[in-house]
Amino acid sequence: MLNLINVTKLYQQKVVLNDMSFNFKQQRYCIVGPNGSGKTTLLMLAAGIEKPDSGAVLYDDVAVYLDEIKKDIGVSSDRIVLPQFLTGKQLLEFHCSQHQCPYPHEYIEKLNFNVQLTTLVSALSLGNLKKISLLLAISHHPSYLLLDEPTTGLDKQSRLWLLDFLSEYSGQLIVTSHEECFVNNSDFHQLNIVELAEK
Ligand SMILES: Nc1ncnc2c1ncn2[C@@H]1O[C@H](COP(=O)(O)OP(=O)(O)OP(=O)(O)O)[C@@H](O)[C@H]1O
Repeated sequence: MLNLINVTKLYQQKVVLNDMSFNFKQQRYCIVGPNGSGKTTLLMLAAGIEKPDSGAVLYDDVAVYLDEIKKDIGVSSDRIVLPQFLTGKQLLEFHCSQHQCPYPHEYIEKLNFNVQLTTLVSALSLGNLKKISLLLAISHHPSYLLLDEPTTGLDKQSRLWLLDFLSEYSGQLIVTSHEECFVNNSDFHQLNIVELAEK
């Protein structure tokens, strides 16, 4: 499970997270807070994509930067820029070879992404960019799934499938969202809310 210990993160002298300690002991969390409060930043630190200025990011007492942890994390965020010169299919094939996992035919079908597979990432619509980002996060069935605003931009059918999928997900799930279904905990049992304050 994720554990943040005295984590501080600054961008150009501005403190975004200040000496934050939080042990994510439960299976499911939703991080909420006003725009700019640091939700995406927290997720980037949890994924080991960005480094804190001080403090530690651990999973079951192991630092997030170690390969054994990194390969067991799935992350989706609009802040992560995907290679523009590849198609979704090429990205997924590369991802699956790196993680030694099967090609995610079923998830592609459920997210209705088949016809977009041969489109370059640079030419994908925002909703379809979200889909390829989610496919990359879930394909290898990571123990830790970190999703930044996962439903934003998805069409109705894909959104419903994703919510269903996430409500059954067996690994640790940490999402950021402004969506009622997460925030009000209506569709998710035992979804714990972590609230970040306005900066
Ligand atoms: N690379 C960066 N350089 C400078 N400032 C940054 C950078 N990334 C984030 N910030 C700043 O850090 C603060 C927190 O941003 P973050 O994206 O984590 O907030 P958020 O809670 O996810 O916001 P939102 O709800 O709008 O998505 C904001 O003030 C943002 O402008």
